[in-house]
Amino acid sequence: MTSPDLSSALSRLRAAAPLVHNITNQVVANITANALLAIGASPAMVLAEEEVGEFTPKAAALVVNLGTLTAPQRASMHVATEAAIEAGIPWILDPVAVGATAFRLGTAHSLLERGPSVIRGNASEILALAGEVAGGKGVDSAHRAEAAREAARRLARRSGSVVAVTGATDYVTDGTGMLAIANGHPLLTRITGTGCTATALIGAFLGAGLDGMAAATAGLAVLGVAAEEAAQRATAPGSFQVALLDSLYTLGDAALARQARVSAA
Ligand SMILES: Nc1ncnc2c1ncn2[C@@H]1O[C@H](COP(=O)(O)OP(=O)(O)O)[C@@H](O)[C@H]1O
Ligand SMILES: Cc1ncsc1CCOP(=O)(O)O
Ligand SMILES: [Mg+2]
Repeated sequence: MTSPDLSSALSRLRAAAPLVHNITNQVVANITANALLAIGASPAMVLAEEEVGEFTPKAAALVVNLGTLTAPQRASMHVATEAAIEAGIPWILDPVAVGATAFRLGTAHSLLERGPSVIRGNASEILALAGEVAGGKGVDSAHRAEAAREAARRLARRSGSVVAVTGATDYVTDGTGMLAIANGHPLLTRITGTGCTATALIGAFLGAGLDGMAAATAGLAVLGVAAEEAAQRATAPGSFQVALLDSLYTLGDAALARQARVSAA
């Protein structure tokens, strides 16, 4: 499959400055909001069932993340995703630790019925969501991305969503074609919330009008290239987290095109 044209993806996102509605977990809310601001989007974390139906239609994209799921949050997710469908707003699902409990798996399956544009998870999460393996190690993956490639393809075919599975190399599929994104740095696994940030960045590109394959590829390439740049200035997690935000802010179209390693897989 041919790679989407990412040559103006970042400038397009920055021109649109999309409002991204996040129903996300309490661990990563801050870093996710900062990453979205750094890249040029406008984040809002709006959670209450009483208001999400009113708020989602104001946004350009919706991010739904199961990280610290509660019953009230699940109700909000159902209202928000219904509102997104009604208003024609793209939305993305991050099935954090979906294999860990029946509550998460049941919630994820009910959300899948509402047709996310993109699903982004680590390898264990994609395997669990596809019904092929029980789970990961809490929120972390117990599998390499390559082990979930075919499960991702089957899940994409079944759900109609683009599926992105992340790891040392990321894979993105629409159920037929498959792209590999070979950017990133191991330090991404030593700070919390980088998977959630990947999901939110894809959400921002959806909000800027990119289709599912292009948004997923752009979001993952941007995070991977930014991480590579950050790792040149910072060699341990604390300073890396700060450097990563700086790199998301300074990265431009030309550097992305030069450094992104996207290929058919
Ligand atoms: N070993 C690795 N080397 C380089 N990049 C990695 C590695 N593992 C994960 N990444 C990157 O870290 C980000 C988060 O992915 P991942 O760890 O799979 O998600 P999660 O945090 O949801 O478990 C992605 O951008 C991915 O490409
Ligand atoms: C540690 C933790 N616990 C519940 S959600 C969460 C953050 C997970 O973030 P990511 O999936 O990006 O690693
Ligand atoms: Mg995750």
